[in-house]
Amino acid sequence: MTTSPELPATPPAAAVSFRTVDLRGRGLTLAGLRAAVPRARQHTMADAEQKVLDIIKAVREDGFAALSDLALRFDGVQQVHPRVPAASLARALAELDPAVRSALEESISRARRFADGQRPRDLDVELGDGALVSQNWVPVSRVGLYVPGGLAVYPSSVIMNVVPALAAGVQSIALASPPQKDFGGLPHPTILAAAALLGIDEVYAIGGAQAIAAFAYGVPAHDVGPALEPVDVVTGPGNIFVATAKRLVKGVVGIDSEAGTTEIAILADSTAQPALVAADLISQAEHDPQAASVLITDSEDLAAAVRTELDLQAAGTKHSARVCEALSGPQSGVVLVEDLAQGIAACDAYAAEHLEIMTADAPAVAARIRNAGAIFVGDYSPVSLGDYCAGSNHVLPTSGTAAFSSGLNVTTFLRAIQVINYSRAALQEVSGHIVSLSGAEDLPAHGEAVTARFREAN
Ligand SMILES: NC(=O)c1ccc[n+]([C@@H]2O[C@H](COP(=O)([O-])OP(=O)(O)OC[C@H]3O[C@@H](n4cnc5c(N)ncnc54)[C@H](O)[C@@H]3O)[C@@H](O)[C@H]2O)c1
Ligand SMILES: N[C@H](CO)Cc1c[nH]c[nH+]1
Ligand SMILES: [Zn+2]
Repeated sequence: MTTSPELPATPPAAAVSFRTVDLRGRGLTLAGLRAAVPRARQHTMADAEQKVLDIIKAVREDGFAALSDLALRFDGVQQVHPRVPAASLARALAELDPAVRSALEESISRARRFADGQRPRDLDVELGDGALVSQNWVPVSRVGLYVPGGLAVYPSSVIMNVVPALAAGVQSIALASPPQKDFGGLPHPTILAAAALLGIDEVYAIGGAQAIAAFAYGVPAHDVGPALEPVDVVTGPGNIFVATAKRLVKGVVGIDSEAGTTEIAILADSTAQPALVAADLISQAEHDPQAASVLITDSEDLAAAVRTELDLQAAGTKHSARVCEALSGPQSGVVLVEDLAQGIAACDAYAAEHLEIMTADAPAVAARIRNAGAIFVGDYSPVSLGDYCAGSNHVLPTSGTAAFSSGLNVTTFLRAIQVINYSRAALQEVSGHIVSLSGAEDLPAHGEAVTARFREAN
């Protein structure tokens, strides 16, 4: 049996209506640029938040019973307990298409080499005789990894989540992905096979916001089966419901970033090839009708040629309907800028999940970008390379959060614990300063805790 993802094509759609935002001559400040660049409608996000709050409440109050109701409602699956049996993982790996297995292995090998290189070093600094301060990177104990599986299924996201968690040294790893009606209520077999290939055996058939809630709060044991123990960190990509749930549980658990609905921005000048620009915009629009594809350019000629290509290519692609919907939404369009400098400012204001640079001297332009989840430089580094096989991670911040958060990496699963180890003499050397500062803050007991150590009896 072949177990590569096979989902139905969506029906052909209407033409693309790719909007234009003209920034030329407007002298916009950073706030003005942020308001002007294409974004998803606010009310869509507010609606999702209300739904997700209800889902989190249901999972916390009703545990496995709520998960079973939600699986029926959103995934059309009747479910007793969501834990995937070990035999199903082993069977999926045994039946995996050899070409897909070989591609997964190559992707794992590149991701592993990059993740191993990301591990930060521990640090010891002696600030005086006997005054030792260290920093030790320690993995979190247990993580919950989400792998999407709604409109498409994402075995590649198993790799992107699991490889850095293993490289960080996490001991307990649980993975969840939506139950699939066509596969007996289990996650897609290629997802199970990828998990088995990486040695992950705690896998749940749970999708959407309910999976994030189950990881964050745990699910108590019930007569249908054993407990799902809560985790310390939840990571992974997903649609608007998954990303909203991660934002809402942040603080109860750590998260990687809001790795929500896919975005691509392309900064291009007149040297770019319109057919490649359009192909890349379409490749990411394919994920979701709410996906964002944005072209930022100072060339009206390029913008016009890309529009022609979008109409042509979007009509002929397998998932034409959702591609056209994504390209025609308020979150997508072409941004016309005066010059490269304003283009770079617009890219930083947008803070794309993926930013492609297709300009003359692309590496020099890339070096000037401050805000992006990941940057793809030149004609031979398309986002699809990063999605599957570059070695970099494809779980990346969306909705402008790349201005302050990073893509999934080894440090997502680590804490830097600082260790303080002073001798008696080293403490005595700074005791006067501690007393002075504790007095300045009107917290004298802090100073007394130090002077107590140097009284006669001690
Ligand atoms: N930023 C990143 O790093 C990154 C990486 C890969 C994919 N993605 C994004 O992940 C998403 C994958 O989406 P998907 O839908 O294919 O899979 P998904 O697993 O994210 O979502 C499917 C689940 O959504 C829930 N759901 C569906 N409709 C709902 C509703 N009306 N109300 C509440 N819950 C509902 C269901 O529980 C279902 O199981 C896409 O948006 C894609 O762009 C992002
Ligand atoms: N482009 C997605 C990140 O937004 C990752 C992905 C996985 N498979 C295909 N694409
Ligand atoms: Zn993609």
